[in-house]
Amino acid sequence: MLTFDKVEIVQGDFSLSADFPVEAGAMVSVIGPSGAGKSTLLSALAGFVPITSGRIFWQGVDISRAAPAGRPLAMVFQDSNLFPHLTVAQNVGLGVKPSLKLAAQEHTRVAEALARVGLSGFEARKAAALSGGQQSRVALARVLLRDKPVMVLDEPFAALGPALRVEMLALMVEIAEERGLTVLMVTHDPKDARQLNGSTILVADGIAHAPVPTGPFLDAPPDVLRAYLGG
Ligand SMILES: Nc1ncnc2c1ncn2[C@@H]1O[C@H](COP(=O)(O)OP(=O)(O)OP(=O)(O)O)[C@@H](O)[C@H]1O
Repeated sequence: MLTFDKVEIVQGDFSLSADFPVEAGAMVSVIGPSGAGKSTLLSALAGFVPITSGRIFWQGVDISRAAPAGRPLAMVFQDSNLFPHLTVAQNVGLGVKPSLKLAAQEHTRVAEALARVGLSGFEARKAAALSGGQQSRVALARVLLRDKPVMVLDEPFAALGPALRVEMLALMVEIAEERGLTVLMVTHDPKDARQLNGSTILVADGIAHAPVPTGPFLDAPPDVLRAYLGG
């Protein structure tokens, strides 16, 4: 269980509150108007933005003050965040050891993660020479290597075309289910949220609301979201 316990985040004159649990293994979309605080919520969870009050628990342990690297989550960013001049294996290996001095067994783990995302044989390719879809696969392989129970995605695969995005989301969900990961994913697209087929946190008017089942929520979205979704 991931618990936001009376969390308040204040950044200048912006503030956001969150007070709800997320079941372990849940597939959660985070949706809401631009500037509402979706990224801020996930950044606070990841430890990049301090919380002003309240606490965040994972499996009963208070992680509110833990350093980002010590938190139980791995992130996938919009642009995959790869180092273009490093190889695929090096980009993934960074998830194991920032020094990249990997032991034989760690090289094996890198190869296994690449195989899982369909990139066997791409180890020596420079990240700069990958297609957008391949870059997304590397980002997922890196998450696999980090071996954390929570996967946080901030508008993942946004740079990809619709068909490829559906494919990458499907792969992400498959991997999350295999590993029993808890997923929190910011998205602007209700189709992404429906594909995740779990629950949705609405972030609007300074509040991150408790997750509710995504299908019924999007079938009858609240006014604040209807305007944003375009009708
Ligand atoms: N470092 C900061 N200092 C002060 N205010 C900030 C800072 N970073 C973000 N904000 C403000 O916090 C609010 C929430 O921003 P956030 O990026 O979390 O929104 P979002 O819902 O993810 O938006 P979008 O959908 O446009 O990406 C915005 O009003 C933004 O201007």
